[in-house]
Amino acid sequence: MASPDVSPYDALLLVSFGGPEKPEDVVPFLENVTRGRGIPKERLEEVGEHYFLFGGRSPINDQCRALLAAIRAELADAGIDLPVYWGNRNWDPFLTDTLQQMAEDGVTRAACFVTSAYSSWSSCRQYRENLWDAVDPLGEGPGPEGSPVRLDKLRHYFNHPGFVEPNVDAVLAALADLPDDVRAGAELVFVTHSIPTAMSERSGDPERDWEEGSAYVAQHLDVARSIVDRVAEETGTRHEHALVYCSRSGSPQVPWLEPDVNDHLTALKERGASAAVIVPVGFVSDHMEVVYDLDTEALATAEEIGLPATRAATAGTDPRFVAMVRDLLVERATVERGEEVARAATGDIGAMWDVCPVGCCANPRAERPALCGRDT
Ligand SMILES: CC1=C(CCC(=O)O)c2cc3nc(cc4[nH]c(cc5[nH]c(cc1n2)c(C)c5CCC(=O)O)c(CCC(=O)O)c4C)C(CCC(=O)O)=C3C
Ligand SMILES: [Fe+2]
Repeated sequence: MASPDVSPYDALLLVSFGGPEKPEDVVPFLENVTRGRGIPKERLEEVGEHYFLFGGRSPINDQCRALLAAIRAELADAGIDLPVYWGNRNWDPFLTDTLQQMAEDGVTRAACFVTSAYSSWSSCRQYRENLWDAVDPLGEGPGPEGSPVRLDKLRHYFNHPGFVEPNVDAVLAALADLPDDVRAGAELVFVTHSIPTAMSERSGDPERDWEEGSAYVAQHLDVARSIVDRVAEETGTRHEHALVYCSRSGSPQVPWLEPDVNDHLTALKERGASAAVIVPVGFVSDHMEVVYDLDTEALATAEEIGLPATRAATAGTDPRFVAMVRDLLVERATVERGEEVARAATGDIGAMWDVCPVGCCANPRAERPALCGRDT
C-alpha cells in the first residue's frame, strides 16, 4: 500500500502544557503558569505541595515523551517520513526553543497536535497565542503569514473515535474493577478541568448557540453521551452520568464551573448511588490533575464517605489514540491540498473546524495575537 501523502507538511509538532521535573523546578514552573493571573498565594502554595508530594516531578513530560515515541513509530509504520518535534507552554522544552530549532532545520510548514481536546481560551486559544509567541521571534519569511515556519493546528478531537473508543474501554475496565453487587448501579462521573464561567461562556465560536451556552461544556456533554451509549451497547446497562469539575483555581470571588467532583461524590452517596466510576474525559494522560486531584483527593473522598469508586484510564498512548494523530495529520494535509476528505466524529456536534473562527475562545483578559484562526 502506498504511504499516505502528508504534503504540504514537512514536520509535526506536539504541543503540550509542560511540567516540573525536579523540586527546584516547581516554583518557577508555577510562576510561568500563573504570571499575571491573580491566583492567590495560598492556592499556589497548595498546588506546589501536590507536586512536592510526587517528588517535585510532574508525570506530564514523560507522558509526552512516550506519546512522541509512539507517534514516531506510528508514522514510520505508515511509511510517513516526517520529523516530529515537541514544545511546551510552561516548561522545558519550551515552544519558543523548539520553533527556533525547527527554523534552523529548515522546516517550512508544520501541523500541530495539542494535548488538549476541547475549545476554551485555556484549552485552545491560549495554545494558539503560545504558537504566535514562538513563531514571532523567527522574523520574516516567505510563508503566507510572513514567517519562515507556518503552523496549522489539527482540529479538536474530543469526539474522534480514536479518543472516544479508548475512553469506552477504560470505563468498561473501571466498571469491571467494582464489586459485582454495586456495578449495575454505578454512576459514570465525567470529570474535566474547571474554568471560570466567564471563560466558559466565551468558548467556541460566538455565532453558534452551544448547549448550556458554552462550547467547552457542550463538547464534554456530547462525548460523555457517546461514551455512555457505547458502554450500554457493551454491557446492556445505560449508566446514570454527570459532568463535574476538578482543579478549581483563581480567587474565591470569581465563579468557576461547578459542581466540584468531591461535592458531587458526596451528593451521589446521599442520593443512594451504589458506586461511581470517575472518568477523566477532560484529559488525555495521567498528569498531575489526574494523579493528585482525582486519584489522591477524589478517591479519598469516596473512601471516606463509603462510596465504592474506581478511576478510568486516560487515552495516554493507546494505539487508537496514536493512530488518530496520524489520521488527523493525513486528513488536514488532504484538506490543505484542496482534496475531498472524510472526517470521523461521534455524537451530535460533528467534526470541528480546521481553522478557528473569528473571535473563537476570546481571551477574557486582553486581546493577544494568536495563530491558526480566521482572525490571525
Ligand atoms: C482547561 C484546562 C486544562 C485542560 C487543557 C490542557 O491540558 O491544556 C488544564 C490543564 C493543565 N493544567 C495544569 C497545571 C496547572 N494549571 C493551573 C491553572 C489553571 N488551569 C486552567 C485550566 C486548564 N488547565 C486555568 C483556567 C487555570 C488558572 C490560571 C489561568 O487562568 O491560566 C495551574 C496553577 C495552579 C492552580 O491554580 O491550579 C497549574 C499548576 C497541567 C499540568 C499538569 C502536570 O503538571 O502534570 C495541565 C495539563
Ligand atoms: Fe490547569
